[in-house]
Amino acid sequence: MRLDITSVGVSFGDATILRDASLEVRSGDVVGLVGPNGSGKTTLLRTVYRSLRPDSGSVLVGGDDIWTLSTRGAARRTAAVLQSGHTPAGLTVTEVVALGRTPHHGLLDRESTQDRDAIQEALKQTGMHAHASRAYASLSGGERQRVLLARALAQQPRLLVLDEPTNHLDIRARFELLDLIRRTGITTLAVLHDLDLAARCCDHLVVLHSGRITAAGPVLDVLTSAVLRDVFGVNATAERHADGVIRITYHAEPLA
Ligand SMILES: Nc1ncnc2c1ncn2[C@@H]1O[C@H](COP(=O)(O)OP(=O)(O)OP(=O)(O)O)[C@@H](O)[C@H]1O
Repeated sequence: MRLDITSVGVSFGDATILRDASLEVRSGDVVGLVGPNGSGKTTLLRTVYRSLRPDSGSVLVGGDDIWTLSTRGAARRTAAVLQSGHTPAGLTVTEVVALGRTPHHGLLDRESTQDRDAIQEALKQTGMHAHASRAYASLSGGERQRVLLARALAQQPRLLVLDEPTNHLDIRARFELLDLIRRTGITTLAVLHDLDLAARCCDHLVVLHSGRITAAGPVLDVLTSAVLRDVFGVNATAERHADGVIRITYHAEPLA
């Protein structure tokens, strides 16, 4: 399901955080949202999972303005994986993943076979099956991140929005997580700080700089030396190597 953000503007008091931000994520694509600290990435993401209503502009998921959908209808389409730590205490891994089923049934409904199947499938996909009965609070940061992804997958969304999903993950786990997300085939918009990871794993990148989208498109069109210098402040070059992987080389004087 595609995502269309058109001319979104957000201000907090006198401070304009996002100006006229537009981007599209085509159905099935994985798009990385990158930019320096404070550029507005999390704020833009919040407008997509309905945590924040923009002052202007529109956000369409599958062609429908998200604010015309019911809360439950919107939650059936879009799942968000945010930084870990916002999960109710005292739950097991399975119970946390089961929270992802909430948009699919009434508050008092019993868990259906479909719910149980979705939970088991999400636990398997994320490799957390063996930890199903562990206390969520006892997990490592990386394991928690995978459980939060499992909760989002159990929601069976058509759009995934992820805010720095690879925080806490070691290098192999980072690649595995993005690879797993790609394999789900779900349309994804992910805030990523790791430019190398973003360059390897995303179909397109979108660059936010001081609340404006300054570049968007295929990775090598976006990560030019000028963008790396002017937006990220580093002296670097992005190139596709013989093995097909795009890598960023930081030069002897890395700071531009
Ligand atoms: N609720 C709020 N009230 C006031 N200012 C806010 C609020 N939320 C965010 N901001 C400000 O908006 C700007 C953009 O914040 P945002 O979290 O969207 O940036 P970001 O690109 O995700 O940053 P980072 O990479 O550091 O996580 C920051 O200056 C932040 O302080």
